[in-house]
Amino acid sequence: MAKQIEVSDLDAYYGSHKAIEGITMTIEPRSVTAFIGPSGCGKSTFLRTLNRMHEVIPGAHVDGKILLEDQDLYGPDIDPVSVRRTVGMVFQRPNPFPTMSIFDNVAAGLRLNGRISKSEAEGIVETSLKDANLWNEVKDRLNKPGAGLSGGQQQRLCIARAIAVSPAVLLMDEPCSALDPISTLAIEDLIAKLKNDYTIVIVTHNMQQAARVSDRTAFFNLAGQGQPGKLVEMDETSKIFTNPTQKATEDYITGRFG
Ligand SMILES: Nc1ncnc2c1ncn2[C@@H]1O[C@H](COP(=O)(O)OP(=O)(O)OP(=O)(O)O)[C@@H](O)[C@H]1O
Repeated sequence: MAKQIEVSDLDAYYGSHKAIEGITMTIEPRSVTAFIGPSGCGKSTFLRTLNRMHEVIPGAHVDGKILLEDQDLYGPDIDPVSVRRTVGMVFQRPNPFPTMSIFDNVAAGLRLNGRISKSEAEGIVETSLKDANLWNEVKDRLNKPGAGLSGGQQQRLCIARAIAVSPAVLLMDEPCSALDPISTLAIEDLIAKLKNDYTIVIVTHNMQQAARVSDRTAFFNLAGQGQPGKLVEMDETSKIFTNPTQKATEDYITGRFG
């Protein structure tokens, strides 16, 4: 079930380097939120703080608060592994387990969650592949390796794997940057469908893509090299792209920098 994310005054560090500073925002459920901004402004770093992947890097840590509905993601009793299950992630390059079958790729997360029966697994794999708009292309070769699929199909397989464990949120870090235009449109169509059930956050360098797929857009910027990235403004996507409040946003979306 989709959940709201409430971020308050969040800083993220790599060792002593502060990569992002003072981020406060609300991410709405059942909608797509896009993060845009120039290279190095901290979009991916911020995305990874939302499912506690940031701290996996040695020396990395976070200050501030993130609530998923009423659950404090950085609270003392919270298991980061269970956070990553509730807040799923899809990466830039499709990363199916290459030697595993298509079926096992989708079932992989389910099995980590505990023992389930074969028929239960079959049901969830089929539903997840259908939801990821991939079922018709793979239903006759579920036992073939995931690596045998095209790049776009592999990315949809990774999305099926992510949704198989019923997350509340799906984080996508430039999910189309390694894909051709047709596969990109297939993923964008899929995002539009999935937003009915999930909270979706997407980092993208492609502003047309942000305009096409997202309901709300957050623009991040940094004052200079070595400075932390900050949220400049966040609003309805149509407003950000037609009538932003901040000059830096306007300069960025009109291609004056970045
Ligand atoms: N693993 C890491 N270790 C140390 N510093 C890092 C690491 N990853 C990112 N950074 C630094 O954090 C800052 C933000 O990087 P991040 O990748 O989050 O930006 P971004 O906006 O996603 O960039 P891009 O659009 O180029 O992907 C940069 O200064 C970067 O060098």
